[in-house]
Amino acid sequence: MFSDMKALPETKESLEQLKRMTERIPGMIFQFYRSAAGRMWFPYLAGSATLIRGVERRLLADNAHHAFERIDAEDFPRLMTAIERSAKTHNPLATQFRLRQPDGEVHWIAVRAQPESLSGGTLWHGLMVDISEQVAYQAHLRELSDTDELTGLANRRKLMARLDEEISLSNRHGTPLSLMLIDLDHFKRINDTWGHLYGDQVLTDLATLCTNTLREEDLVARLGGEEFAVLLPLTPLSRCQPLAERLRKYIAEHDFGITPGRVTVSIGVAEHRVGESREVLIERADRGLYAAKHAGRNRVAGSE
Ligand SMILES: Nc1nc2c(ncn2[C@@H]2O[C@H](COP(=O)(O)OP(=O)(O)OP(=O)(O)O)[C@@H](O)[C@H]2O)c(=O)[nH]1
Repeated sequence: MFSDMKALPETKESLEQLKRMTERIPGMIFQFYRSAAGRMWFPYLAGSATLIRGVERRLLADNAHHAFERIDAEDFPRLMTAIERSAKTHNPLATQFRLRQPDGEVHWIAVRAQPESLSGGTLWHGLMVDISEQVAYQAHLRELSDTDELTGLANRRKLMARLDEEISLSNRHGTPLSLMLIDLDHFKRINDTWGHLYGDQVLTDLATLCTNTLREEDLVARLGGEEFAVLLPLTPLSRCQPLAERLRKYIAEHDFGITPGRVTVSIGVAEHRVGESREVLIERADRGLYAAKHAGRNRVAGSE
């Protein structure tokens, strides 16, 4: 088979073959030109027609705008900056962006191109590939690594990352931010009396109760074992405390399938203080939790 694959001389046939081949590759090869005055177009564009569906290549040969207007508004400035930088530094253009197709579907496109400085502007020689599947797979992996397997809630890792983001917003804008630490009371006793599988069911039900009681913007996470946390953006302690109280009551009255009143939680609450670190905020909520346990459990407590 390989013996048939001799390099062909550049005849009309070999050019035809090259054209047929480029039309079948799962991506596009292109030349992209930007004049010193900022006009942009594609002097050459070949490859899978599905990548830029519904845009006539003839039009792109005159003005790249016909493709650019399909690029996601968030990604467009980043692409323009990458083009600018590549032209200036002569380093390859390497970026990715979302492209809207005529049916509304959004595809992720990766672009790699080598710039060549010409007297009137810059000419890039490159390729574009649809990377939507890889991007979706990466998002799936990220979600798995951020999720608690038993309850489907966010895990400790995800909570810490969100805490950092929210603390930084709270520091910048002075907006309120509260944290609840929730711990099941005498969970060991529940496990010992009803079995570990039943204990698992209680943890899952508790996760559902928390999620149903709180707002969508609140992040409910399982920190591990029988400890949960809720992060409440834009919420001062004066609102967090009654919410925690409502949640505590809701759980104590919920029928977990054993005598009502057997499953209770203690909750520690704290509001972030501007400039305070993540660790100190958690420590204060934890002190509240300890105080709630110490005062007899099935209650909410804050700490200074
Ligand atoms: N079923 C189940 N049990 C767990 C899981 N993770 C931790 N536990 C159990 O949770 C119990 C925690 O016990 P302790 O730390 O003594 O706390 P507690 O019994 O809840 O007592 P207080 O917190 O003081 O009210 C232990 O029995 C652990 O085995 C889990 O994923 N599933």
